[in-house]
Amino acid sequence: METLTFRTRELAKVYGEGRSAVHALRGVDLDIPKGEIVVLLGPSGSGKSTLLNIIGGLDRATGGDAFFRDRNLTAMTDRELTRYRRDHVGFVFQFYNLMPSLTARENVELVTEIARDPMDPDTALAMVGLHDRVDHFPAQLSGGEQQRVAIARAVAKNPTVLLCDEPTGALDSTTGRAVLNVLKNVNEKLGATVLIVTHAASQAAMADRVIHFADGGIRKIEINETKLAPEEIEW
Ligand SMILES: Nc1ncnc2c1ncn2[C@@H]1O[C@H](COP(=O)(O)OP(=O)(O)OP(=O)(O)O)[C@@H](O)[C@H]1O
Repeated sequence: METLTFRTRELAKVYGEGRSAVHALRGVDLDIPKGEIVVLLGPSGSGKSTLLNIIGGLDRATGGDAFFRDRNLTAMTDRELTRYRRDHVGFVFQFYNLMPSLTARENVELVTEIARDPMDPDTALAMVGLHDRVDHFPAQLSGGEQQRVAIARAVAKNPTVLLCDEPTGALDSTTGRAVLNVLKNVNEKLGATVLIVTHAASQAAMADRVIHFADGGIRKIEINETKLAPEEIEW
């Protein structure tokens, strides 16, 4: 039975070489079970984004292995990695990366037009509470609303995994909680495995699993027996 979404073994990433080499990941062994919400905490520069980018197929490791289910990402061709990303991965970044000249619906359609098993863009926008803003342009939306469009875009392809890098980094507490609530809904309703990279330690309370990262490696893993709802999180 398939129970792990990601598994890494001795995963390593070195940027550059020689005296300027940066060891961003120093042999990471990590198991991420299917359907969990996982929060990745750690100081700036500890390698969190690097890990997310490798398991999301945006970047390549320089050592070790990273598996998505039983497929080794480190052995894939560029074409296979692109296919993997397109079929399985939704990304949410701190800055929303929306196309300013397109409406909310059109921004979501950019993804649904090329996805294998997409949902209707309006359904995705309704999921994030923006059913009445589908024809608005990014400049007509608040930061939190723009982030929700970005989440709608990421979930509209029905992703297996949702990888979020500082998704609330640019948001105030009320808006940030609303965005976390959307991520929780996506996890519950679509069954997507959700990884959230954050500096905000309090967000660990909503996770099934908390991974503490430091200096390119895992320092500690905590399993939460009880989770807080996003609305209950301190900011
Ligand atoms: N393209 C790159 N070239 C060289 N070094 C890089 C590159 N990308 C990241 N690094 C370095 O790798 C290390 C890990 O970076 P990474 O962005 O993964 O950390 P992080 O934990 O996500 O940090 P932050 O919380 O600040 O985003 C850092 O020392 C960073 O400077």
